[in-house]
Amino acid sequence: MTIAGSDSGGGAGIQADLRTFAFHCVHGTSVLTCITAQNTQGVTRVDAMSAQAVAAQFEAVMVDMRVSAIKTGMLLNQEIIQITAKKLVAFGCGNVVVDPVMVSRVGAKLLDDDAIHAMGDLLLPIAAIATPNRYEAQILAEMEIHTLADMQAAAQKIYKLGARSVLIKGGGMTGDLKAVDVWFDGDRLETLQTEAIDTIHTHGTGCTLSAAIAANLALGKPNLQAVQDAKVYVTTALKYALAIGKGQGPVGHFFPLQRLR
Ligand SMILES: Nc1ncnc2c1ncn2[C@@H]1O[C@H](COP(=O)(O)OP(=O)(O)OP(=O)(O)O)[C@@H](O)[C@H]1O
Ligand SMILES: Cc1ncc(CO)c(N)n1
Repeated sequence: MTIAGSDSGGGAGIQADLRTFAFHCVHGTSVLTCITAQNTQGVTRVDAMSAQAVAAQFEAVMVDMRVSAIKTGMLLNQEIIQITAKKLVAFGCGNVVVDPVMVSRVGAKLLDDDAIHAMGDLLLPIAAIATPNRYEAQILAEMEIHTLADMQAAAQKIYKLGARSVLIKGGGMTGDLKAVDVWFDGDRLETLQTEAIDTIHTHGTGCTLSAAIAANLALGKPNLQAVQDAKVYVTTALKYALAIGKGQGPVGHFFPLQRLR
C-alpha cells in the first residue's frame, strides 16, 4: 500500500509508487492524501483530501486485503499525519516505510510547517524504516548536512526519534555523495553507494526508492537487503530516466521493457 499524494505529471507520488510496485510484481493499493498540480518544473497547486477520506480509503483496503507492507509519502498536513498514524497503530501495521516528505529537491514545500512535529512525534516511532532526503534530515536532526560524517551523525540522531532504522538519502548532496545513502538500525551503520548518474532527470527518485523498499519488504526481504535492492533499482531507473517535459523528467521505472523496444 502507498499512502501518498498524486503527481499530475506522473513522475512522483502515487503514480511512481504504483509503477514501482508493478515492476516488483506486487499488487499496489493506494490511499490518496492530496492532489498536486505538478509537472517536471514544479508544483502549482495542492488540494488536500479530508482526514475522513484518507481514513475511509485505508480501512476499505485493510478490512478486505492482506497488506504486507506500507509506504507513506506526501501527507501534506497535521490532520492527515494524525489520522494516518492512528490507523497504522490501530491495524497493527508492522512493515511501514515512512518517507517523511517535506521538501522536494527542487525546493517545493510539500508539508505544512505545523506538521513537522507530528511527523517526528507520531509517524517516525511506527516506522520500520524512515527515508529522509538531505533537507528533511536537516530538519529532523536539527543540524546541517554537508559531509558523509554529517549524514552518519544525522542518521543516529533521527534514529533516536523512534524509527527502527533510518536511511538518509544523498540525492541532495554534491559530487559523488549524490549516490551515497547512510543506513543505521541502532547497531549497524552502513554506507550504501552506487554509481552517480549524471542526469538532471531525477524527479521521483525518493518516492521510487521508498516504494521499492516497501515492495521488497512485502516480498519478505530483510530490512537492509530491501534497502540495498531498492537502491540498485533506483540507480538503474535513473540511468533510463525520461527526458520529457521542460524541467526534471521522471526516472524510467520499466527500463527492461524500454530496452526490449
Ligand atoms: N544522480 C544520482 N545518481 C545516483 N543515485 C542517485 C542520484 N540522485 C539520487 N540518487 C539516489 O536516489 C535515491 C533517492 O534520493 P534523493 O535524495 O534523490 O531523494 P528525494 O530528494 O526524496 O527525491 P525526490 O524528492 O526527487 O523524489 C537515493 O538512493 C539516492 O542515493
Ligand atoms: C505527490 C508528490 N509526492 C512526493 C514528492 C517528492 O518528490 C512530489 N514531488 N510529489
